[in-house]
Amino acid sequence: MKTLDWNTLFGERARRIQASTIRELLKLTQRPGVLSFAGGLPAPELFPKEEAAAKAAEILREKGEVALQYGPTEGYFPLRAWVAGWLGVSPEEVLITTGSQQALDLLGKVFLDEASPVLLEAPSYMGAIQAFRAYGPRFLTVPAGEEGPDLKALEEALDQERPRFLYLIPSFQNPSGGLMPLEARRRLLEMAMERGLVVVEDDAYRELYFGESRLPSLFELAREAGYPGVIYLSSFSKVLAPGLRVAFVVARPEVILKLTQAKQGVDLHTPVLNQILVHELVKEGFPERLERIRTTYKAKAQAMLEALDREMPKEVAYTRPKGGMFVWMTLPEGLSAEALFRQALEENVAFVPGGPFFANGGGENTLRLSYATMDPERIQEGIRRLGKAVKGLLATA
Ligand SMILES: Cc1ncc(COP(=O)(O)O)c(CN[C@@H](CCCC(=O)O)C(=O)O)c1O
Repeated sequence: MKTLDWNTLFGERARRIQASTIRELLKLTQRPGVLSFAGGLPAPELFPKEEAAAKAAEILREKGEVALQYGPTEGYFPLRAWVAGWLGVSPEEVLITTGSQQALDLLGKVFLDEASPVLLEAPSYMGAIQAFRAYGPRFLTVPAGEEGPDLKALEEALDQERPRFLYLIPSFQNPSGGLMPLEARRRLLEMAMERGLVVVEDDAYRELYFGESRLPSLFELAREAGYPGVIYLSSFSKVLAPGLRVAFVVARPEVILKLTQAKQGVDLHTPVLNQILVHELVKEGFPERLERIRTTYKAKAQAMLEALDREMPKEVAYTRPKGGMFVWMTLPEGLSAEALFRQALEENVAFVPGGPFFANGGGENTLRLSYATMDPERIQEGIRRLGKAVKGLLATA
């Protein structure tokens, strides 16, 4: 009987499909005793467990025929209508997706061909790089920092090439924590409008601001300017529960129609029970819930920054986030975050090395720390352990 070599049997696209570093690291960090800053896993103490248990039972009892049956690809209409009301758009401009991660894949499927140029920041969310990479695009990157993308580098890139779309995370960027100031948002939109470019705005962390209020999204600014080219993504993962896998895309009806057609071929629809449950959980008391979440993450961020200020040697630089879930750390040039990862695991602490956040390589001396999951005490202990590993690495440099 002939033996099968699956690598020769997989299609060409399969060769571009690589593992997610975060997902692979999360397996490693399940080891007992490891304090993990790796995954952007929302604080479990914020999950509405009791309320969800009661609501799910009620939904199954009273709407079981709907909740357990196939549903519309566009999504459970009352939830679409709720999202539309929340964002000030019409339900026809809303598609419910199985996480924003699915929306990223659908955008790649719909907009990208082999070698299509697509522009994103360096660093940027590795889940987007992973989703887009499967479609064989050519990544164009512009440096990104605490105030978002370098607009001069962006303008130069746009003068050279016309990307199928720009993928940006203007508020509390993953992994850099960057927050694009209002002026920069306006300037970026002008560049996109002048050129008729599509902008994909991933606003996963829109509600996780530590200041008085959130900045207007690119989507809102574009709508004010009458520009239809911004496709807006956000999710219930960071403000309710990521395990429910419910998120949404907001865009012009023509775009929603095409994304819906693509979604039909992927999963038919997002689980109906989960959509109804999300709708039941957000239709009352959502603003108060968001306030509690902001207070929780602000305290966690504060705990991490206090510990970093105490434990880290001066050679190490790190951001001071104004929201979101991440601190972005830069080791001295020439030091390897992968080497630090191995040393840190010996101290029973984990994080995500920064390399995979750079679509075209680089960032070997960077790393991402998520403060979302652990309580302040374990955050402080984890940073103490990390500080020990950093000093060990510096001593051997
Ligand atoms: C900018 C941005 N866009 C989309 C997502 C995915 O959100 P969904 O849960 O799919 O709605 C995320 C979630 N990122 C987390 C989650 C990944 C966790 C995991 O792979 O288990 C992280 O970077 O750690 C994100 O940061």
